[in-house]
Amino acid sequence: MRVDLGNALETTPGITTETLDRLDERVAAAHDRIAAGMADDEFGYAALTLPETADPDRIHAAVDGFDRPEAVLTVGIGGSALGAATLATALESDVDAYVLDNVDPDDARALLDDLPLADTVVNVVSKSGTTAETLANFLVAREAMADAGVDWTDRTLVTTGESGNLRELADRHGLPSLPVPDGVPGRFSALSTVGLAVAALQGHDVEAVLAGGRDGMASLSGSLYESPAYAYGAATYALAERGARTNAVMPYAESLETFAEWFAQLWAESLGKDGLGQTPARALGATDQHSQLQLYRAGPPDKLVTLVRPTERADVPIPETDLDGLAYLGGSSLGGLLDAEFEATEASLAAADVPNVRVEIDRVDERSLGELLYGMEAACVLYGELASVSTFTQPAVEWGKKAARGLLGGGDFPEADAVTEKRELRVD
Ligand SMILES: O=P(O)(O)OC[C@H]1O[C@H](O)[C@H](O)[C@@H](O)[C@@H]1O
Repeated sequence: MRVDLGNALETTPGITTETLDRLDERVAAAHDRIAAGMADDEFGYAALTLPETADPDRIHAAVDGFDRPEAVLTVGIGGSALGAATLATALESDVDAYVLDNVDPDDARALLDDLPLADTVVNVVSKSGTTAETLANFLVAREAMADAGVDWTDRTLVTTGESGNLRELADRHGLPSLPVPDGVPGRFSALSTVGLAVAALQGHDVEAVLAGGRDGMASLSGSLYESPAYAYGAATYALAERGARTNAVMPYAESLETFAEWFAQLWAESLGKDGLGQTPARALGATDQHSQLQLYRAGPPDKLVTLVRPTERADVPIPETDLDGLAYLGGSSLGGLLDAEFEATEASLAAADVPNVRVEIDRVDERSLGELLYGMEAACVLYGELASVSTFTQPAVEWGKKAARGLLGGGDFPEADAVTEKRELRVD
């Protein structure tokens, strides 16, 4: 992963090389803190050791009992779905991957009706084993399998913590299961059993993903000038401090569209605390050049745009044409056009003084993805240290979870009372 901060210098809001030089001393101290947390396997920091601690053999052993399926359906939400989904969207496989995260009845029904259930592995993932959406969706999926005459115990893989509903279910039915590693918050679990089981089921090279993570790990150092991940974390923090409240993440590759979704959870849930944080916006190049870019370039100067691209990709030539106005396209390629759009957008933002950061990976493959995911997690942890927020907790999310559970009669949660206290100003 390579990071270029040049277009974040002298912009509005903006940073200078002096800003970064001053910040580098704090990066050194933050790195010491992070390294100590990693060495002690402290909650959260333990996620940054996953490239070394994750056990690919265990993942293979859990999935190898399933003959190569036609499809894999992940039933999970947030950190228990987005890592796997990011890899599945990015990497091609003849095993189709689907995610059932939301509890939208139409969507769940349509998905389950379409799936070849007899040839699908249902991969149910919940660290806590209590998330209502996941458990409800799993019960619905299990019934759909039974209705289709499929023995669900033959087709279900469970990934969960040491105890709880799903652990009990796996033990009771002797289901293949994987542990969620200790000390790893869901949104930091992409490089663990949570994110990698689907990749293994799809036939991807799980070891290469972890090797990419190790490349990212090896590049962490006490200076932002030596570590692309820390360069990104430090610059985004400094820009946020100066007013870049939104970080629009814009990959120039369809295959990285879900990466932006994964990034949004990582950034929002980890850094949105104590009145601080940076709102992640999801965009896609070149498509959103024709929509959102207007706002990013000419709207309120409270944004940063992160442009992400692979430097190598398979290409499609653009055929020659005898239309004079289109002659410039002929002989070029879709990839060439996409790269030109990337650089044009970067320049257009810079010309309007809008800070933007370029993040490049070599290509969309297992190793580069492992490095990208690791790099963004390390960037996020560094940002959290610099901002002094509690990066690995999510009390605001938990609040809503409790309120919903109370409403459904799943326990006595005072948070549910707030629902009856809702203010109204109706216009019918
Ligand atoms: O894995 P689970 O325990 O089911 O949790 C799934 C998700 O639930 C919550 O909303 C948390 O805030 C997320 O960080 C987590 O990824």
